[in-house]
Amino acid sequence: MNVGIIGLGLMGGSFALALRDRYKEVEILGYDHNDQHCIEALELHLVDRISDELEDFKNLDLIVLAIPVNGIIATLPELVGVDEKTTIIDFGSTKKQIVECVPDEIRRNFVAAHPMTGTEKSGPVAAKADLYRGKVVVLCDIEESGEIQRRLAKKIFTDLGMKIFYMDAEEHDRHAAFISHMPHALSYALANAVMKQENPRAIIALAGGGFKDMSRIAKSSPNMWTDIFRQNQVNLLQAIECFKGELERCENLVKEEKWEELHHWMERANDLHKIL
Ligand SMILES: NC(=O)C1=CN([C@@H]2O[C@H](COP(=O)(O)OP(=O)(O)OC[C@H]3O[C@@H](n4cnc5c(N)ncnc54)[C@H](O)[C@@H]3O)[C@@H](O)[C@H]2O)C=CC1
Ligand SMILES: O=C(O)C(=O)Cc1ccc(O)cc1
Repeated sequence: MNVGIIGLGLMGGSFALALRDRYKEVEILGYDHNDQHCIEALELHLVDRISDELEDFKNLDLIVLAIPVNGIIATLPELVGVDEKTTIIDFGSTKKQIVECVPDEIRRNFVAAHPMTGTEKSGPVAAKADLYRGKVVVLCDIEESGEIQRRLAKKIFTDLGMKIFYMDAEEHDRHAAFISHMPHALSYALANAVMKQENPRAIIALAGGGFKDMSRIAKSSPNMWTDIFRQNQVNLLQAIECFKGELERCENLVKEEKWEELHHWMERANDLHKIL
């Protein structure tokens, strides 16, 4: 299988490693606008070759777009002219604006995917061969993709040990706002709240598991997350509003010393873990 990976960071690099582990006969061509990342991707053997010409990708079996979500939208028109059998899969964390921007000429080639796995790290050195194993991937508006493309995407994700969920792009973005985008906003806010204190180092010296868990994703790439918040603005704002309501509820219960009600409020939150 001839594969092209556009974006040789955490997601693209990990996908390359996973493909190499799973398939013997895979040849991987890489593309990245950061020269240093191209060098690292070759050194780490994520890719076999690098090209800075998207024309070189147009006859491959599979092209993976693993770049920030605005970059995906900007790059799609450049892929017009791919072979009719080529499958293009994007890994963007948002889906609605992306599916709306796919040029008609390549709509059948395109499969909109969101692997629900990742870390706060970025770049080729962050790539991990087992990032996708056992994780969920959401495929959106799959009926718009061609038969060959659907079949190949399903086969590869299944072969890599992933569980496939199907959803329309709008529903995906609403859910992603709650399960991923709003939590990232909270983590950035938490980190900034502590950093604003007079002596943040003294506070952070005491950090235990809870703070570390909640602030880990505040290390995530601002380049990537600014694009995500921008594309999913409406759903993100709704999720933040809902969260603010819950925080205010907690604030009022504490202010009014309603300890029993506070206890119930916390118990309701405990229930989340019965379905997680
Ligand atoms: N980081 C995560 O945990 C997850 C990320 N995603 C999505 O995957 C995509 C990639 O994310 P990561 O791999 O984490 O980012 P990353 O920052 O680790 O890697 C992105 C790579 O793309 C390159 N790049 C950026 N814009 C480009 C462009 N226009 N043309 C060519 N190369 C370009 C960068 O130099 C970098 O090497 C994003 O769309 C993100 O929303 C999806 C699931 C999880
Ligand atoms: O590091 C974590 O816990 C994440 O939540 C990673 C992540 C980031 C972006 C996504 O679209 C999906 C997963």
